[in-house]
Parts: sequence; C-alpha cells; structure tokens
Amino acid sequence: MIEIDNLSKSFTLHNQGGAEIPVMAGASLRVAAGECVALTGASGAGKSTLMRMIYGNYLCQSGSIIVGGVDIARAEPREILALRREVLGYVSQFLRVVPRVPTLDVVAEPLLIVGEDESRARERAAELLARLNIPERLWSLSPTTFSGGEQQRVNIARGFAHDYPALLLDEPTASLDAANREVVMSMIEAAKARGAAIIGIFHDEAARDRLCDRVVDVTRFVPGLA
Ligand SMILES: Nc1ncnc2c1ncn2[C@@H]1O[C@H](COP(=O)(O)OP(=O)(O)OP(=O)(O)O)[C@@H](O)[C@H]1O
Repeated sequence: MIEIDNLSKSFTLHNQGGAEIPVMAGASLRVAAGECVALTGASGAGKSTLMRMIYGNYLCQSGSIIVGGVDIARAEPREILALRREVLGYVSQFLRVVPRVPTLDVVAEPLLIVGEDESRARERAAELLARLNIPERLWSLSPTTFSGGEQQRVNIARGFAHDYPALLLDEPTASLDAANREVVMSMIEAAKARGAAIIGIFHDEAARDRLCDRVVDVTRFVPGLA
C-alpha cells in the first residue's frame, strides 16, 4: 500500500548562503495493508521529515513514494490533494482548524468531502466524539479554545472519520489520559483490522509495542551513517 524507494532529501538554507543540508539518503520502506510500522530514531534523525515527504509537504530530491498507485514524489499538487481526500489520512500532533467552525463539523468534514450524505457524516462524527469522551455540550463550539488533550482527541476523531486506506500518525497517544489513550489504541487496532496501512511516530513505547508490527529506525537513512 505504501512503497518508498531510495528516497533522498536535502534542505537548502536560503538565508544561510544557500547551504545544502543532506538529511536522508536511500530511504526505502514498504507497508502492507493491515500493517503498522513505527518510525524510531533519536531526535533529529528525520522521522518528521519522512512523514512530511510521504504526505507531500516536503519535496524530495530523488526516489519514489507510492501510495495507492500515485507517486507522491512526482505528483501534481491536485493529485496530492485528491490522494489526501480519499486515500491518505494524517493525524498530526496539533489540531489546525478554521476558527468558528463547530467541532461536529470539523470532524464530519472529511466525510462530506468524499461525498458522504450529510446526516450520516454528522452521525459518524457524533459517534467518534462520544467515543473519545468529548462532552456533547462542546460539539457546537469551535475546538480552538479546547484543552490540549481535547484538541488532540478532536484531531483524532477527524483523522479517523473517513476510512483512509493509508494513515500517518504523529504521536497519536501523546497528551491523553489512560482511558482516552486506550480508546485511541483500540481505534488504531480497528483501522489495522479493516486493512489500513499505517506509519506512525510513537514515543509511547507501550503503545508502539502493542500496535506496531515492525519498527524502522530512520537513523539508517541519515547520509553518511548507513
Ligand atoms: N525545514 C527544515 N529546514 C532545514 N532543516 C530541517 C528542516 N526540517 C528538518 N530539518 C533538519 O532535518 C533533520 C531531521 O529533522 P526531523 O524533524 O525530521 O527529526 P525527528 O526525527 O522528527 O526529530 P524529533 O524526534 O525531535 O521530532 C534535522 O537535522 C533538522 O534540523
């Protein structure tokens, strides 16, 4: 489902004389449907950079990233946007939303975008918010004033609203209490069971051990260290 081959990436620091900083070389990784792979490696090794390349936020210098048959390394912006709507979900660490949009709509939006009927989309959003213990009195409010943990749960509800065939998860259990952490872990297990291919960054080692089939240390993709 996710096939990464021989990927390399360097950053050009335009404000520092155009210095070229190679951060990744020869990165290859395959994730099958129903599999969850954890990216590990010390801080600065390149976990977030790799996730951002897979999501199409960062360009890569060479190599390919094939998700759902599309090579993200070569795709046009509109192809990447279509892939993000239908195939590739991303739960980042922080919720970014348009101010004043009610929480229920924030969660229902990914379903409406793929053409789900409005009442069913709202029903599914309500079900996810209830499951993640967001009190119903908050559903009509914008999540911008919510606590860190509440925002993270809204973010997870939104990221799991549509059944994406591929999912990127950046620290999905960080800043959650034990009960909500358990809910999120069971949602990830259910996503695997329905066949989602998942790549995640999990500093929560117990969650990583329970959820992940494999661990890939990205240090081996750092140029000069291979
Ligand atoms: N936009 C950028 N411009 C220049 N260098 C960058 C940029 N983003 C990341 N880097 C560099 O790329 C390397 C990898 O960073 P990255 O954030 O991917 O590491 P990480 O493994 O996710 O770290 P952490 O666990 O601390 O989040 C670092 O040396 C970092 O300085």
